[in-house]
This record gives sequence, structure tokens and C-alpha cells, in this order.
Amino acid sequence: MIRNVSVRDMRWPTSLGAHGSDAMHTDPDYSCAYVVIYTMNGAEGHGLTFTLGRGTEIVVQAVHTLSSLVIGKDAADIFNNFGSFWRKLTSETQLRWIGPEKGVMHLATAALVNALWDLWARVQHKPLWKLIADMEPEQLVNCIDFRYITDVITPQEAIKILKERQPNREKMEREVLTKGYPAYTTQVGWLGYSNETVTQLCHKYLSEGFTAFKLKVGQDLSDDKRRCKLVRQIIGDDKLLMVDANQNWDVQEAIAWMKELAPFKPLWIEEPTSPDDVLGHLAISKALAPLGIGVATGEMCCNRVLFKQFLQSGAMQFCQIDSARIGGVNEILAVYLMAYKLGVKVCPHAGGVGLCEMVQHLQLFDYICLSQSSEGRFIEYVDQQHEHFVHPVVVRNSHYMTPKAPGYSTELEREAAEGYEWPIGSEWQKLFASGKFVDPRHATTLPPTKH
Ligand SMILES: C[C@H](O)[C@@H](O)CC(=O)C(=O)O
Ligand SMILES: [Mg+2]
Repeated sequence: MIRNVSVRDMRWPTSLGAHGSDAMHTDPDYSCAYVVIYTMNGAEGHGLTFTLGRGTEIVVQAVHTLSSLVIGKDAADIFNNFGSFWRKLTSETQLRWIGPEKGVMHLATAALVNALWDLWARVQHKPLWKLIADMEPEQLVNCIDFRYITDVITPQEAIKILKERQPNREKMEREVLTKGYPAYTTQVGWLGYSNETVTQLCHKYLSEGFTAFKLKVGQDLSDDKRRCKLVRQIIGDDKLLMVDANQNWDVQEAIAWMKELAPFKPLWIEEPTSPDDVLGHLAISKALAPLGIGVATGEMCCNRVLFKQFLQSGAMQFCQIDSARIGGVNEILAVYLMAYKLGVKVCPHAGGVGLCEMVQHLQLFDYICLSQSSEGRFIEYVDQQHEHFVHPVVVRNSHYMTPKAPGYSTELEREAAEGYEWPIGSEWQKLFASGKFVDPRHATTLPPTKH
């Protein structure tokens, strides 16, 4: 029985070093709404959703509100009927009005649902990837709410696909346990980084065996050309380069801009325009296909329905699921199944707190149970906040090493939780005293936004 749910507003001052900065989010403070579910028998589940600083308190409030649907429930009942429980959570008759299945409510759903999955995996003494990879197809499909997607995939079809892939599961698991899963890095390319930092980081990641690098673009074309040239000169023509505009352009602007960057041979342009604009992405995909540039998107795709449209229409060539934006593992499994059926490669988004920790589990599920290939696929890697997790990701020779600890790798170290809780944590007290940040309890207006 679930006896309580706690949620904390956790923030790190990453804006001070421009870590995580892009064309739209110029001063991100990597943050999360951090949830712990407590059960009567002492088991815990930890979950989070990623946020950027201001606004985390709103997600925290939404988690408080949703928690009433979880507290008092029998965890085993939830897990036995996870798909229908997920539907109850996202269809609560009054709360759904302020979604449905999008925005703050869905971020809060993700944090809670991720914590439930962590609890389930811990209770089963398995890392999350193993928990789902070991499930019988019927059990896995029972976790998914197929409402709104049966025109693309039905539960019966999903079971059939998973059964067809079942004979290879053991082999794939053995392989990935030895080889790990390929990663690419964005750590070299945050928009606010100086030339020196970009240069130094490109050399560092090259020496660590990375073969794929992502660069933020989209604010200034001549600056983008200069940065692409710099990175290409260091990494050479044989490595992969991806660029990410974080939604800064209109559709025609995206096409024109990317034609200018085409000589640098980017594999993909990520989030060229509004994350909701399926037809806009389709137009960009069609225009850039002859140049060998694909379109990647998904980190702000609000739910499985929008993913369905992107996948169905050919508007995305790389599907970037995010572990904490749509409603947690249940809904992400639906997206993996649709992507597999429609032949689109999934390359998860992981620029944020705890996202690398989580997506490695999801992509392992894909590798073992669905695509059974890492060809043309990789998981994003950024080097942020890993040290604050009890079971941080391990990346060696540009590969994620398969996590072994039970759970979803989402538990924060106690000191981190105490130090970085906003605004009361000890680290924040020091930052307020230094004058680098303003204590919101003493401020009358929001701090100015940098543009
Ligand atoms: C604000 C985040 O850092 C964002 O730029 C991450 C992102 O787009 C990515 O990792 O991709
Ligand atoms: Mg991105």
C-alpha cells in the first residue's frame, strides 16, 4: 500500500556556466520535480521530471494534486492493471481539463509514473530495463493505454510484434551487456560556450572515443557557420555532426538556414520549428532530404498522439523520446511500438537532469525486445548532475554501460537533495549570499530574462 508521496523542487545553477544553453533556453538552470513514493512495507520509488528552473514549483504543485490518486492504492494492483491505472491518472474528470495529456499535468504525471516504475523494478530486484525486457508480451502490453493510437497499432498487433522478436531477446541481452549501447554527445556544443570551451571539449570527447557530436544552432547564421566549421575541423569528416535549433525558426526560415549549413554535412536538424507543427516538420523533411539531412524531434512532443502523427506522416526521421515529458514509461512504450512498426529509428533525448539515467533503460528495451539493432541509433549523453545520483550512468568508450542496480536509476543522493532543494538548500543559501542568485522569498519581481 502506498502511504505517502513527497515531491521536491530541485535546481542546479547551470546557467552560471551556460551549460545546457540553446537558441531558446539561453539561461537554463537544470532542475527537476523530484518525487519519492513511500509504501507501508518500507519500499520506495524515486522519479522525476526535468524542468529548467522557474516553473518547477508549478510542476511540484501539480504532483501534489495528482498524488491523491496514488496515495492509499495497493502498488501491486497498480502494476497488475498499469494501463488502466495510467488512464485513470491522465483522465481524472476535472484535472484533465488543464491538460489533457500535455503541459504541466503531463510533466507531473511523468514524475509520478516514473517513481512507480522505479518502485516496481526495485521490488522485483531488477533494473528497469530488465523488468520490461523480461515481461511476457501480454504483460507489457497491459501497461499501455492504446486509446487514440489503435489506428496505427492495436494491443493484438503489439503482442504479435513482441512475440515475433522474443526468440532473439536473450542473444540481444548478452550482446548489450558486453558491448554497451552507443552514445553521442551534446556536451561540446551548448550555445553559450566559448570557442575555447568547444575546442577543448571536442578534443576531450574525441579522446574518449565519441564519434557523434551535437551542436546548438539557430540564433545567428554566421556564428553557426563559424561554430560548425570549428567543430568539423576538429572532429573531421568521418565523424557525425548533428545540429539542434530548439524550435527557433519558422518553417521556411528553417529550410533556408539549413541549406546554408548543409556544407557541414549535418546528419539531422533537431527541433527546427514549433514542436507541435507536424506539417511544418514534414515540409522541412521533404526540403532537406535531397541534402541528406534528416529531421529529429520529440523532446517536447507532448504525448503519444502527436508522436503518432509525426511518425505516420514522415515528418520525423529520428524519433527523440524523452523519459520525463510524456506520461512516463507506459506511454513511451507505446511510442517505441509505433516507431518500430512505422520504421523510424528512436534516438532518445537526454539533455537534462536524470534523463541520461532514465533513457538508457528505455533504449535497452528497444534493443532487446523491438528493433534488436543499434544501427543508426544512439543515446544522447551530456555530462550534467550525474554525480548527484546514487546510480549514475557509466559511459565508457562512448557507450552506455548497462545499468545493474535495481530500479530506474532515479534516486538522488541525500546530500544533493538537501543541498539543491530550491530555495532552502544549503548550496542555494551560498549562492544567494554570493549575490549570484536572488532568493525568491525576498524578491518582488522575476529576475530579468536574457535575450
Ligand atoms: C535546455 C536543454 O539543455 C536543451 O537544450 C536540451 C536539448 O535540446 C538537447 O539535449 O537536445
Ligand atoms: Mg534538443
